[in-house]
Amino acid sequence: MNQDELKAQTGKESVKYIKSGMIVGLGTGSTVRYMVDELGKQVQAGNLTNIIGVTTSSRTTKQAESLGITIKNLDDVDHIDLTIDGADEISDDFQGIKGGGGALLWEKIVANVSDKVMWIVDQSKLVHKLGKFPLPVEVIPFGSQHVFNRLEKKGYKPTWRMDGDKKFRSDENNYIIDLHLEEIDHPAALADELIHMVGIVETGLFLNRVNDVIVGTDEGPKVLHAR
Ligand SMILES: O=C(CO)[C@H](O)[C@H](O)COP(=O)(O)O
Repeated sequence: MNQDELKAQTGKESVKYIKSGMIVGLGTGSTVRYMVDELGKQVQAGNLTNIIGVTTSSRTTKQAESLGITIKNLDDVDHIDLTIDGADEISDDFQGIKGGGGALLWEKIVANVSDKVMWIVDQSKLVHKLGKFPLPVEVIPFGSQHVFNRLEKKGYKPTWRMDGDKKFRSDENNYIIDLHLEEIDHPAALADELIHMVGIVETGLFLNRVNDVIVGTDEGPKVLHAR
């Protein structure tokens, strides 16, 4: 199976964990697109009722609403039962890098208020150590060149996330800087260092946040329990 078929497999499989009446966090990305498509089908067929979705990006909101899934703002729900999201890398100890799609800030806020978090990935996302995938950090535009320079001085090999010939803007209108680290030896220490740099709003290090992972493999979907 190619990567896209594996993404479709895991996206579809994850909808089996959604039950009628649930408030569901809907992630962002190409794997999540398959999950939202399947959820829309189940809602339209009447197999899943009273589903409320809380989205992690304007892109996912648009897709979900077009499929007839009821969407509420995060602040209009008191909890989220289950969030299903993609990931860019997952290490042996279930730490993750997210934000390849630029939605890391809303994704982390939604994950934080979720009773359960499930990541859906194809097998290529499982790694021994984090860092091959560039680590995104979201920065406020004001003074962001100084944040960039500081990251460069630290040897973190930053690049601006681009959208054509302009800097990419997140749903909060912020910029994203990608750090090309290759290997992250101490994710928690790095996350702590970055989040304390003024101007950085959030990082793509998602540490101790996932409960279950569904991995798309050639032998079918595999479920891994993180905690
Ligand atoms: O974090 C994300 C978006 O900000 C995505 O979940 C992550 O980039 C995985 O995307 P895809 O399923 O397209 O590989």
